[in-house]
Amino acid sequence: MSSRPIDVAVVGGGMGGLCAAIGLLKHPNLRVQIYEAAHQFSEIGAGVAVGPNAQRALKLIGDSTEAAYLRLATHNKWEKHANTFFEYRMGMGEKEGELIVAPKNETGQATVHRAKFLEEFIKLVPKEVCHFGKRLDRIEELEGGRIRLHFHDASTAEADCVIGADGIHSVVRKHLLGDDPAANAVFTGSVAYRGLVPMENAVAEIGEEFATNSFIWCGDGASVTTYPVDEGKTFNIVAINSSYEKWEGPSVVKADYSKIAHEFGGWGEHVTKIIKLLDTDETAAWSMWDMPPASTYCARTIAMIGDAAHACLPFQGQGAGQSIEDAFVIESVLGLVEKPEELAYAFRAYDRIRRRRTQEVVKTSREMGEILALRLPAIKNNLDAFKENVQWRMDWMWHRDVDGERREAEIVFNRLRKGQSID
Ligand SMILES: Cc1cc2nc3c(=O)[nH]c(=O)nc-3n(C[C@H](O)[C@H](O)[C@H](O)COP(=O)(O)OP(=O)(O)OC[C@H]3O[C@@H](n4cnc5c(N)ncnc54)[C@H](O)[C@@H]3O)c2cc1C
Repeated sequence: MSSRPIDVAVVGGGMGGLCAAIGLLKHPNLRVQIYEAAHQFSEIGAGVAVGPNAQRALKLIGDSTEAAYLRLATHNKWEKHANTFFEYRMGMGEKEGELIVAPKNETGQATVHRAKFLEEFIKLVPKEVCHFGKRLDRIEELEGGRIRLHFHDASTAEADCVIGADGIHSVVRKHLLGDDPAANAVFTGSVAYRGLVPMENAVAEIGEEFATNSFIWCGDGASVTTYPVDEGKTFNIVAINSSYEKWEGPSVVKADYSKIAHEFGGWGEHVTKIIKLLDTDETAAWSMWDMPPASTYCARTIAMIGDAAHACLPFQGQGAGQSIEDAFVIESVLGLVEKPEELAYAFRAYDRIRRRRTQEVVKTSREMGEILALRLPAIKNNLDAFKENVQWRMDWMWHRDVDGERREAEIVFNRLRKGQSID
């Protein structure tokens, strides 16, 4: 055992970074610091769906992270929708309103208000380990193995290892991948219009069943997702147009309602009513990017997790969930490290176990966008094929044994530590 704790720097305090830090704090062999670019930890007010796989990972990280989720989880209101994730329905054309599929799982839909969720995590991290206004500019690998982080405010910090949880424009990823084109996220052709509406307005417009339970409306080249958040006080809308060829300028901008109304002009009555609810000053347009597959998530004593490693489209509700799964596996395996020389083994074990699954999620999330937009060549308007496909792909996502992944990572780590092959 090392005579001093091992210093772990977590760069980025979003859901992935904070969950990793909370997990790392459990291990007496580790000393954690979080470096966040913003002046405080923050998230937007929108909702985020937390699948059963992410719920299990939150429980495994600790009772406190599970309790945070349980305090905030909002479910479908009506008994008949209790175990349903979303009802997928046709949003336009002759089959408008037709139910395509309603995949179910043990908890049904579970959403949380992002900003409130993050607030709960912040309470679990001591203030003295959080450093704000620390935008990482570059990483220097020092002789002897320590890492020096250089921040935009000209300050520096040192650590034995770094976990990059710095999101879609990750500096840590660029350090790890260098000139590889996979170092940068790519525009996916989808733009999401996101809005939050007081629940009473939504009920008045579309009725209680559609406002207080989760639905996805599918149509030519686009989809519209709605669900309740914030204990049912708010109606969350994500209308995604998947027909953009390019995107220029800032990745998130204030939305122009006339443009949204034009883009969703040919949809049926129900979706038209939802789109009308986006006619507020608060609606934002988010260009949607994802990460090409990286050849590795780590090198030596530097690793990346969450969106930095594998940002994906939101069509399967899995980006944050995958960040939380990563956080659990990486904190668990780092908990086994006894001396700085073993850090690289822990990161290789994390990479070995997590890379394949998360890259598959990126790929299938793109496919799911195509399915919802009725464009996946093998499915298009064949609603039976749509149903069958969505059913199994969500089961694959939800039923992953993340504690099994932790055990596998520990096996890989122990083999590397003993000098044994993992190939
Ligand atoms: C429209 C939409 C809907 C979505 N819906 C869902 C859903 O329902 N379910 C789901 O699971 N996922 C969903 N996602 C995906 C989810 O939001 C992300 O996958 C998740 O937030 C990623 O968390 P993260 O911690 O990895 O990254 P982020 O949340 O991006 O956090 C990165 C943090 O790093 C900080 N940072 C960035 N650069 C630096 C730097 N250089 N130095 C220091 N700090 C830095 C940032 O300020 C930020 O705090 C959705 C995404 C979108 C766009």
